[in-house]
Amino acid sequence: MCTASNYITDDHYFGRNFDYEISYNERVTITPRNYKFEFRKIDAIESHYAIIGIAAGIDSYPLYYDACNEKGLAIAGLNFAGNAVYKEFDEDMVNVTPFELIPYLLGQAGNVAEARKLLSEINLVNINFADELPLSPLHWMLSDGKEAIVVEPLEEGLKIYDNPVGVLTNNPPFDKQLFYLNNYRNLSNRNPENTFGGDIDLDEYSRGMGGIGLPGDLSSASRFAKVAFTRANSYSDSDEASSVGQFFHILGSVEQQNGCTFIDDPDLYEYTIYTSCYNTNKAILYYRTYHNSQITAVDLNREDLDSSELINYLLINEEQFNFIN
Ligand SMILES: C[C@H](CCC(=O)NCCS(=O)(=O)O)[C@H]1CC[C@H]2[C@@H]3CC[C@@H]4C[C@H](O)CC[C@]4(C)[C@H]3C[C@H](O)[C@]12C
Repeated sequence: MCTASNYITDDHYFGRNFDYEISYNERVTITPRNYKFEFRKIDAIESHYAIIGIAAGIDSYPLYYDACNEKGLAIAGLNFAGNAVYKEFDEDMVNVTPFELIPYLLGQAGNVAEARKLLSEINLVNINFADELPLSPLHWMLSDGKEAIVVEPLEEGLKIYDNPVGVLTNNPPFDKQLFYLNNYRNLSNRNPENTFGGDIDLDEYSRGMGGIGLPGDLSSASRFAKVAFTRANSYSDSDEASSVGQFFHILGSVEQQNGCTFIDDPDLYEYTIYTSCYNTNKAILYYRTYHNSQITAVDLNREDLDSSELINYLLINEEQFNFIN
């Protein structure tokens, strides 16, 4: 499972928890403007916006899980098992494979509005990156600080939803997730009045009672409600340190601790392998990993963006203890 969220203070922040039981040697990959993007069914794009993101370390092709471009558009791909439908090649459409979608959109769209235009012509074609890899069933959240959308590949084609809550998890489809949120409309960050009835005297014995009923389990629908509530009530100063810190706390509300979600075959547990946070105005990627609580930062604008070679930084995944004596 995974969770994506945005957060707006003075700048626009976007990122995700990457929850899974195995890792494909994730790394930070920077795609400069003149790296030649090859596509399976459409012409290569020779020059495009520069991109920073987290990608699989299995091939030289930038297999992004989440990324942001120099214009401030960000996107994350999350599992959509059992629901994603990829189609046969369609000669009347722009045929993009699922693993090419992030490069295709971020290379050319400066914001969500421009991405919508590209999406209206895309056929997500059922071509896999490699035989030994799954044709990943995915859906995506895009966000630019003005608006956020969710893209779901369904039987009837690509479905684009406005995303008024700024979060995405996995199943069920997004319209259902939004509907389930109605069940939580009584929740509040303030302690509730006693409206129980029958003149029964009920005590306010604790702080935080306005959130009673908010789920705490790690299922996808529960994480959706939990993170939507946390994000909607988030309060921080607007400087960079406060905003980034708060962003990690929002996604921390739905972190998956190793051991709590058993996956059989292989016998492993799903856990939060990394959390990313993009300041999309500045094109800086901050991340933490399960074994490294320190925040590491990579700044797109500190690289030579006119180059044609990919730049990779392996994720640092060991604790950096800060001894003070
Ligand atoms: C598994 C991940 C989603 C995490 C998640 O949501 N876990 C909940 C599971 S559950 O919902 O609880 O069941 C997804 C997210 C992005 C994916 C990569 C995208 C590029 C590339 C596409 C190729 O086609 C196959 C290999 C490839 C490297 C992909 C591998 C894998 O598929 C990745 C990592």
